[in-house]
Amino acid sequence: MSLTFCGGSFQFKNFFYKYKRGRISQNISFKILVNPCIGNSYCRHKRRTSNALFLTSKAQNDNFQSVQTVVKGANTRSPLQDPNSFFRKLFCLLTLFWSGKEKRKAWIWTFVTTSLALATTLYAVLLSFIQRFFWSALSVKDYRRFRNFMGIYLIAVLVGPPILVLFDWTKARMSLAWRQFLTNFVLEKYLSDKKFYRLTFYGDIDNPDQRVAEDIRSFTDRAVNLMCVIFVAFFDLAVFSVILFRIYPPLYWTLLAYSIFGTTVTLYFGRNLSLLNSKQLSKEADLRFALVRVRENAETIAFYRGEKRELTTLLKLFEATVMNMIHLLRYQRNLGFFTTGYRYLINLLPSMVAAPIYFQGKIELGTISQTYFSFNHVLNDLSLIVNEFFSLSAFSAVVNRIENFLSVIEENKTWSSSVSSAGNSIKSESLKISSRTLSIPKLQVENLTIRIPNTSRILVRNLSFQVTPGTNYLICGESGVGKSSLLRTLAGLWNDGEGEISVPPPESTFLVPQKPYIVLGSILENILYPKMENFDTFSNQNISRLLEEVNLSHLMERLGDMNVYVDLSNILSLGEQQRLAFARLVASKPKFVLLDESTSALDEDNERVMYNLLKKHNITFVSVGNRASLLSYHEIVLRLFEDGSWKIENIGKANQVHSFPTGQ
Ligand SMILES: Nc1ncnc2c1ncn2[C@@H]1O[C@H](COP(=O)(O)OP(=O)(O)OP(=O)(O)O)[C@@H](O)[C@H]1O
Repeated sequence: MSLTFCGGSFQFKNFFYKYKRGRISQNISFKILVNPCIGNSYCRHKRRTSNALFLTSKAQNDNFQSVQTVVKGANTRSPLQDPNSFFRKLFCLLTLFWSGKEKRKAWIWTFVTTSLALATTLYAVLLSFIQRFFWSALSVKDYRRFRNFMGIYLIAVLVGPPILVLFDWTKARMSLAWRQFLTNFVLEKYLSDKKFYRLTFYGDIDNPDQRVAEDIRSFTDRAVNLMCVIFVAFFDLAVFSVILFRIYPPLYWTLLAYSIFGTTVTLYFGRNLSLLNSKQLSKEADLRFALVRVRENAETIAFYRGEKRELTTLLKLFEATVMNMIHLLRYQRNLGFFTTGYRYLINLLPSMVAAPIYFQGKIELGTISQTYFSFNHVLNDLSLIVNEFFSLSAFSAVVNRIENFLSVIEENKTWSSSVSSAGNSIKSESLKISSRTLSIPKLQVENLTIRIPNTSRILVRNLSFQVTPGTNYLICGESGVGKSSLLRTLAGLWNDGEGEISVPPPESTFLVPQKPYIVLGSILENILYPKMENFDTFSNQNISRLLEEVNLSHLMERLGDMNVYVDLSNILSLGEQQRLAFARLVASKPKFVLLDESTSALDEDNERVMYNLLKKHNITFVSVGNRASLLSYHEIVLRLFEDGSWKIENIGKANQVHSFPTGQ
């Protein structure tokens, strides 16, 4: 019996982390699908296709009894042992396209492509008959018949290429349409509910970028090709089997035995190829990622003279890629010895079997030619697995990677589900920090405890405070104590822990990190990010005034046009980037702001300008930082300590206090 667990608890997930697949007793093995997204289309497929289902929101301790079970059916195999496991994953991916919102397009392309595939097979059948009669006319020296068939042969040869070219074009277009659909689908999921952040934060999955950009392309290309190959193979097999069987039945039986032997041997010796292909994809992606990091951090690396260290890392990653490739090539070579020999023997087999009846005069030379033709077709169809094995193993690797990616982005649905709409409170059972959206710019924290994910370390214990409009908080404490984590929690980006947070409406809240995100685009796009639709409402004067307010008016003189595309992350200093982030903040007109060491790269004068700007626009802020100069702009200091305790100190009006309160 195979079991699938559905549930969102992180404890539950951690408990089973080591046992994603395993065995409970001789007849019961299990697979964990920590999946709280009941009702979701992708998961519905997964549940429909599992043999049994455990529905749970929370599993207590190590006790299996606490899990409610809904057993859908009994099967004596676990998904890992079940050879259908791959097909189930494939089925889930295929049905996304054929039953998704673009199903009409999908079916039209499928119809056109398979029709053309059929046309190419019919063309091959036609050609086999023309060849047969052509060669027979030659062998009996019948010139008139020869000339007639020569003409027909010529017409057939002229008609064929357009069909074949159209077939190739349709395959490519169908693959592109499918890729378009799947990429949109995956990207929408990936960029919803902050899943992309979560995947990066927890490192749940390797190289999501490669999965979106490369694996989907490879999947759709291979899927369309295989679909056509399999479709044509079935049709081909039926037609040419009849032809071959009618010519000489023993030839057909020999062929059948030969192909069964070839397929069995290939499957046995090639069983590890899919795993090696999958490993190759991740290793290539790791190397590419490391190269991108070198480019992104070029300045720092050059400053530290870290070339040697980077070279060692890159070569190590490349070495891993090469080693796996050597392994893969060795495997392919050994399998190739068999598959190539297997294919070459095909040239001899029909002659060996059919020659005796030809010499007995029972068949013509043209029939022998058609025997070759039909034999090759039938054998190719029956040897589909042998011929396409390398392609199939690469295909199974990408199916696994995409399916795995989709499972992970689907399973994280609760990431932001704890943040409810105005006035309502939702308490997620897996992630206990519940969040409530208020209609006023006020922030309230009650009994908040924050934990480091997957560990028992508590960063903050039972924290309660409230930030009302005009009361600005400064969070301070030693490095690593949890200041940024607290800010992330307030921003809804960190869910591990418990307690209750009431936050202002999202549209009136803003977060400024220490290293601002610089968009690929113009200054204007950077200032208006992420609300690109605000382009019209901001006049050039508004933007110029904003840049002046953050001491960046020189940028306009330097770049000339605020709409010109520039790589600002390379041009601007970190301090300038931080000031640009303040311009973005003011442009979005929030009422409440979270600042994570957002002025760390600024001199005190610029820092004062930024904080005064916030006050001028009546923005309430909670800052993180340890600089004494920050005290002047805040009314209350929240100090965090290593053991999870905390202290709130009212330091009164601005400029009254110039040193941090100490001790507990
Ligand atoms: N994604 C993560 N996974 C595991 N641990 C994490 C993660 N992010 C942060 N931590 C840990 O949580 C602790 C608090 O980190 P945090 O960034 O909140 O500290 P901080 O007080 O802001 O430090 P600093 O002043 O140096 O920026 C650190 O020990 C850090 O290693």
